[in-house]
Amino acid sequence: MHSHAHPFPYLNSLPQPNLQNHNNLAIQTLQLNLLLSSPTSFLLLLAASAMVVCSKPELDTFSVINDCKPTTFVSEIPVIDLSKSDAKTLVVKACEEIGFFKVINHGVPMELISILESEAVKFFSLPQPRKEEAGLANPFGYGNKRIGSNGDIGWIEYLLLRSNPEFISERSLSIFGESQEMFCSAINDYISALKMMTCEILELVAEGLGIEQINVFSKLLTEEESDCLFRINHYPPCPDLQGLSCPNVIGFGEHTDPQIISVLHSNNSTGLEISLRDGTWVSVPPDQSSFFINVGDSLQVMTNGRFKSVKHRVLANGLNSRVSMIYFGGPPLDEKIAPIPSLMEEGEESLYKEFTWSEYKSSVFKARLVDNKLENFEKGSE
Ligand SMILES: C=C1C[C@]23C[C@@]1(O)CC[C@H]2[C@@]12CC[C@H](O)[C@@](C)(C(=O)O1)[C@H]2[C@@H]3C(=O)O
Ligand SMILES: O=C(O)CCC(=O)C(=O)O
Ligand SMILES: [Fe+2]
Repeated sequence: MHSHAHPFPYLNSLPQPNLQNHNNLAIQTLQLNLLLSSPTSFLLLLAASAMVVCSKPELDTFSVINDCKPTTFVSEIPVIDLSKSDAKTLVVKACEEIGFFKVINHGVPMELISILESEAVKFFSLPQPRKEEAGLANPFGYGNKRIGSNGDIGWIEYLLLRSNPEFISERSLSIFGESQEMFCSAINDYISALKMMTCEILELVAEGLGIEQINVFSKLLTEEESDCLFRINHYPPCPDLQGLSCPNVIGFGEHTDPQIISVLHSNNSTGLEISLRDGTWVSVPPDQSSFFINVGDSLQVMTNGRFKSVKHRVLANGLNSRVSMIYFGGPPLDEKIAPIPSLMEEGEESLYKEFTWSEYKSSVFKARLVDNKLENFEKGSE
C-alpha cells in the first residue's frame, strides 16, 4: 500500500533542480550583499527574482505584525507514520485534539513534488502581464493579493485550480505556455498521488473511528463529481519589512478550510501557523519531505463536532519566499454534509442543520476568511 508505483515518464527527461534549499539561500545571500554594496542593484534583483515587489504605500494596506513576541514553534505537532500499524489511532487522536498533523512515509515521490514546485517558481517569476494571461482568479486562475471576492487581501500570489484533468489541460496552455505538456502531466500525476494518499488517510480515520464502511469519507473524493481543488501559493519576500525589528505581514489571513480535508506541502520556509484549542497561535516548523493535514469544516460536521476544523494562517516576511501547494478534498456538490449515523451515540442529535456541499460552498464563498462559516449551519441559529 505504501509503495505507490506511478509511472512518471517525464521525471528523467527533466533537469532535476535541487530544491532541498529552495528558499533561495543563494539569492538571499546575494540580496543581502547587494543591499549593502549597491541598493539599486539590490532592487533590480528583487524586481527580477521576487516578482511582486511591495511599495511603502501599498504596505499600509496590509496587516503588518510587529509585536516582537518570540515565535512559538509547536513541538507537539503529531507526526503520523503511515507505514505503522498505530497510524489509525494516532490520526483520530490528532484530529480530535488539534485538527492538524504531519504525515511521513506517505509514498508520494519527492521528484514529483520538486518538479511541480520548480515549475511553479518559474511561473511566479514571469512578468506580471504574462501571469495574468492565466486568467484572473474568480475564483479559478491567477490571483494576486486579493483572496476570494469579499475584500480579503494578503501578501500572496497564487494559482487556484479545479483538480480534474480536463480543467488542468484546458488551463495549462495559458498558465504554463510552451512547457505545458510536461507540466500538465506532472500536475495531474501529483494530484492523483495526493488523492491516493488522502484517501488512505481518510480510510485510516474511518478505521480509527470504528466505522465499518471504511471508504465512507474517501469515496467522496474519488467520485467523478467530487469537488476537489488545487492551489499553489507564493508568498514573496516583502523588502519593506526588512527595516523593521520583528517584521511579518499577513500572507493568508486566519480561516478554516471548508472542505473535508486539506493536504499541504511547502518549501523550507516558515510562515504557516495554527491555532491551538486554547487560542494560542503556534508556528509550524517547515518540513519539505512531509505533508501537513488540516481537518476541514465538512469533516467537523460529519463527526458531529468530535473533530474540529483547524484555524490557520500564513505570515510572510522580509526575507524568505514561501511556496506551498495544497490539495483540498471536497465532496460532490449534491452530497449531504451530515454526521455519520454510526458515529452517533444513542439519543445524540446532530449539532447541524441539513445541508449539501453546494449550499455550504455558496455560503462560504460569500464570507470573509475570518468568519465562522459553520455558524449559520448550526442548529439553533437563524
Ligand atoms: C475569502 C475567501 C477565499 C476562500 C473563499 C472565501 O470567501 C472564504 C474561504 C476561502 C477558502 C479557504 C480555503 C481554500 O484556500 C479556498 C480555495 C476555499 O475553498 O475556501 C479559499 C477560497 C478562495 O480562495 O477562493
Ligand atoms: O499557503 C499556505 O501555507 C496555507 C494556505 C491556506 O491555508 C489555503 O490556501 O487555504
Ligand atoms: Fe487554508
